Amino acid sequence: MIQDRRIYLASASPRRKELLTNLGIPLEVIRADINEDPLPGEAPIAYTERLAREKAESGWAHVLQFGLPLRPLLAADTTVVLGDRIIGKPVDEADAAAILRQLSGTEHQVVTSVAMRDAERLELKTSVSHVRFRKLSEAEISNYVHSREPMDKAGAYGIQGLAGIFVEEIRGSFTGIVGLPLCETAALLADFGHPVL
Ligand SMILES: Cc1cn([C@H]2C[C@H](O)[C@@H](COP(=O)(O)OP(=O)(O)OP(=O)(O)O)O2)c(=O)[nH]c1=O
Repeated sequence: MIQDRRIYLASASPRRKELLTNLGIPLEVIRADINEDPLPGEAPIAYTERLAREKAESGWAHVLQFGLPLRPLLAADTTVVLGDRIIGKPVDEADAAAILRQLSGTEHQVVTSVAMRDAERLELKTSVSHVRFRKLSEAEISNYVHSREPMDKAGAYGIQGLAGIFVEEIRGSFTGIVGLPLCETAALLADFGHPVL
């Protein structure tokens, strides 16, 4: 019998799917729809961890509801943090430009939490990276916003795309900034019986 090595990825993010697939992990994408509003006064890391956990629980509820095979499930959440403020995805182009003006010439953090769930337990790991942007001109911000790259991304940028030219320095996990920190993810996968190597 051929063993089914697939896991569930409860995420609509094409970046997460690509990063996991690059590790050679076969996967099935399922839905994880949750409300992403922060709670009043919620701290950024607590917020990101709660969302990753809720995405995993929502995905697991979907598996149970539809009687799908019980395989480990992975979900993640990425948040950009400036000072003590949580910066989510831009709501429109004006918001994207305003966020990029705030990130210009300064350092922010990118927090990504990864949650893994099976029938017995849920485990969570969090990666925090520091990203420093050089000063951006108004023309660059406007042209970047018109590229549409910012629109589905926390902090209104994607380091893996055009915004790579804004980044002077990172300390932390490049893959964590893109949305799935591979070091932490591999540790979770091994813990749940799916070692990468
Ligand atoms: C900072 C940054 C974020 N991002 C992306 C990663 C995430 O996909 C997105 C943050 O939004 P998330 O809410 O973490 O994820 P998502 O809505 O894309 O997908 P799902 O909730 O279904 O898993 O921003 C980049 O691609 N590059 C970057 O440099």
